[in-house]
Amino acid sequence: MSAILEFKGVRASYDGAVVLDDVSFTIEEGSTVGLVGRNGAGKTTALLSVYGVPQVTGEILLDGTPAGRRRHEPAARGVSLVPQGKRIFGNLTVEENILLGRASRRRGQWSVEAVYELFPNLGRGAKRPGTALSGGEQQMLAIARALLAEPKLLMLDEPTEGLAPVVIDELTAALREIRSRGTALLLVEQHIGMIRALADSFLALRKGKLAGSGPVADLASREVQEVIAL
Ligand SMILES: Nc1ncnc2c1ncn2[C@@H]1O[C@H](COP(=O)(O)OP(=O)(O)OP(=O)(O)O)[C@@H](O)[C@H]1O
Repeated sequence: MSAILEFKGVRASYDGAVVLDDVSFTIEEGSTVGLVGRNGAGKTTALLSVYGVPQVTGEILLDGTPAGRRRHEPAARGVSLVPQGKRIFGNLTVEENILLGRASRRRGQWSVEAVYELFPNLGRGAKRPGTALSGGEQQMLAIARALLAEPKLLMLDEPTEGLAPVVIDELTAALREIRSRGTALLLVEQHIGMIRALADSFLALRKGKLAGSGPVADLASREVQEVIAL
């Protein structure tokens, strides 16, 4: 296996305030990793560090070479992000929102038809405005858009936020399908059930430091529970 994403001694700060400190981890091709931690632990910042949004020192490698500082570069190199809050464009249709993902297109398996197969509701609502969809459908739209860039690694920030349990189940099944097609997932989630259902391993952040990692079965240990308890 080879590493798609590697953090080596990463420190991230906003205007001098350090939010991540000496964080190192590796995401291997085809793996699913849950990133957990309390509110404010630095999970979103870890994802945004790949894009150089906070000030970053240390090394971030994509496929073994430095990530660089251009915002479009991760997508062009096989890493896509489904951001918290989804960022759907209400003045564009569902299909136009999806097609935005093609901007950084690499060769691969995800066509508009393929994402409609995965998310049939999006196909049925293709001509509706993006914001006419339910919260769950908007999350699916954000994932569909990210898939069009053909990621080797899909990073998702709190995809279950605000969704009903039945919709979370649907989303979990879709992510399982995406994973089974060889895409690695880095999943930031407060909903530990989803991480247990999908991830091979976890990383736990506490106050900006990596406080634990291991196979997903260890999420139940008391030590880890203390790190991630809300
Ligand atoms: N743009 C920013 N400018 C300054 N500080 C920020 C910025 N974004 C986040 N922070 C701070 O960085 C810290 C980590 O935030 P981050 O959003 O990465 O945490 P998180 O683990 O994702 O939490 P949550 O679950 O609440 O989203 C917090 O103290 C937050 O206030």
